[in-house]
Amino acid sequence: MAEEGGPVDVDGSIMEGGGQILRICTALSCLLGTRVRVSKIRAGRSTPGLRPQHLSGLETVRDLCAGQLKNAAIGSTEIDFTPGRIKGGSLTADTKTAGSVCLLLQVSLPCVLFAETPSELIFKGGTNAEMAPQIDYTTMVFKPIAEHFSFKLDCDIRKRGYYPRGGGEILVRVSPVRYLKPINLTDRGSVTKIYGRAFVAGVLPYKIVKDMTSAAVRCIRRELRDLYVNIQGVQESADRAVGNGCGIIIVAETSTGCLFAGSSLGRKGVPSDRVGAEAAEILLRNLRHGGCVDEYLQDQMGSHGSRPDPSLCIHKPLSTL
Ligand SMILES: Nc1ncnc2c1ncn2[C@@H]1O[C@H](COP(=O)(O)OP(=O)(O)OP(=O)(O)O)[C@@H](O)[C@H]1O
Repeated sequence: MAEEGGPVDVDGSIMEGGGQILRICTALSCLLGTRVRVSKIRAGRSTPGLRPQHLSGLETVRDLCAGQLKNAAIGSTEIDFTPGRIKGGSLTADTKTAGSVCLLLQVSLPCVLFAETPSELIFKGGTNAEMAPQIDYTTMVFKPIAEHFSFKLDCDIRKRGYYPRGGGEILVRVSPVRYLKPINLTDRGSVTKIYGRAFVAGVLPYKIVKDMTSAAVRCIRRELRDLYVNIQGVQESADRAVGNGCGIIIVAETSTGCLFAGSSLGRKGVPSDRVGAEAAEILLRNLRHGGCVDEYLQDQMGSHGSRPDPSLCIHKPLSTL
């Protein structure tokens, strides 16, 4: 609650106690022109306080609206943000780590949509990072669904970057809108297409792509027998990727245009077929619960601050999807 003339106080430890509540309330603060003070930032995480990606996101929003940000440094558990008018324009933000560029986009997008001028944002960091949407999730799932709200999200992947070096870069162009058109996303329909992308970059062998893909396809076939699974295999070219990385994303599209995804990244000590199967299992889990968005899009659309509780999901046999 805000005292007369004081900031709105937000307890950052509620629900998951992660970065999402910070991003959502900073973006809302900017949109509403309301000063906000967030305490107990990321209290639910093993390394509480701001990480590079969160700090860079806050600074981006501050710069987009010429606002004032107090106390923001790596490790800060409390910040105070006073927004100004959202001007938009050109801006570069760099996590200087593998911190996700997609999370920089997540906090800035609501602001630039209501800026005074079109925006051109360059985000640097990890494009395919853990605990965040892979950039391919952003372009293949988030973008098409978000654009139903009647705006265009132009996202150019200039360079890919992975843990631990980062070094990836995306260019995002957004023109402001006067309002967002409401959408109706209540009829899930049936799954009509399954497609995806499996990649390796750097010194990693292309065999990893084949292993991730065949394990993912095997896993999907066990539940969805009649659909062709079209996963594109990619060896990232050296001039378009920094460092070594591998991963996979699999998207399911339904007859009513709903999109769901499962994705996973290669890690040391985890066999490639395990990575492929993980992505497939996440996708299948999200198809089973009967909703119109997956667990990630649910919070990225801002409808909810955390992942859905699986016990609340309606379980349907996949044959009826
Ligand atoms: N596999 C995934 N696919 C798509 N989106 C994802 C995936 N994993 C995480 N996300 C998204 O990344 C965001 C992560 O939010 P979260 O609150 O975990 O914050 P965070 O900034 O990463 O900080 P923290 O370290 O506190 O978790 C959420 O929007 C979530 O939907």
